[in-house]
Amino acid sequence: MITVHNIHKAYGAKTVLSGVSAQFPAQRVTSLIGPNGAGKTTLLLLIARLLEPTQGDILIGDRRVSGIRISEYAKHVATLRQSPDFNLRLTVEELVAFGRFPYSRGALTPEDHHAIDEAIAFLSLEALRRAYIDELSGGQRQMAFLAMTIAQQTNVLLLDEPLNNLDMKHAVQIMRALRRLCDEHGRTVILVIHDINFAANYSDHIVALKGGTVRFCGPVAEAVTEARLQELYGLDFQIIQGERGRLCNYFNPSGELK
Ligand SMILES: Nc1ncnc2c1ncn2[C@@H]1O[C@H](COP(=O)(O)OP(=O)(O)OP(=O)(O)O)[C@@H](O)[C@H]1O
Repeated sequence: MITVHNIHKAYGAKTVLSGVSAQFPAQRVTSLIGPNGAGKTTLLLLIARLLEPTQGDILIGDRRVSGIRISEYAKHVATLRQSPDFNLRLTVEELVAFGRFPYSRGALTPEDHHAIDEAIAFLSLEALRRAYIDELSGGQRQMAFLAMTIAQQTNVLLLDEPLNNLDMKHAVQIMRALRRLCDEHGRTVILVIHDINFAANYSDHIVALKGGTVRFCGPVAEAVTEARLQELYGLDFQIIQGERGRLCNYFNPSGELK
């Protein structure tokens, strides 16, 4: 379980998170949702320790993360930032090897090679192993970066908008991979996501932010309601529960924006 308690974050004079408290259950997929500028990425980067809170505590289990050495933290928590941009000319295999840095510090052991092979196999990327990442499609590149994150073999994975720019099939592939990491490997996954239907159908838990505060949180079945989504996004929602999941429909071509 990751707990954020009374978090405040300001960039200079601008407060972007105020009094944020939420729990992210262990071995579950949690989606951080909310409109643009809500503070989702900021909260994710605070949990990743890529930013420092102005005030408040973040705990992993019952340990305050601020008391854990960064080099040790990298063995517990892996972070995939939004649209990672690498200028180095690397193959997929070389990129994935970067995920082993917290362990290998650059000198790969047989155990590191095993973890790299496993991460590549997990996402069925064997055919692209020796391909250069700057020659891949956006979706393939995103999968390669996810493999790097998986190779870090941490209990917690943090991902900022991993579905950005992906077609539906690649988006489904990524979400299925995150589910398997959780269901088969007991990992805790927290992702920032805009697509409410992916959030509602592939995650267990929701934390919804707006204007730097938590508007609601809880298991998907309780959190995702028409009234809550309407308040969060300022759009009229119709939720249809079907055999294959729940569809949150916000399309209303003849209606007006609220
Ligand atoms: N480095 C920064 N300096 C100043 N303000 C920032 C910085 N990073 C983010 N902000 C501001 O903090 C607020 C929250 O940004 P954040 O990126 O956390 O929101 P978000 O919910 O992830 O948004 P989006 O869905 O648009 O990605 C925004 O108003 C943004 O302009």
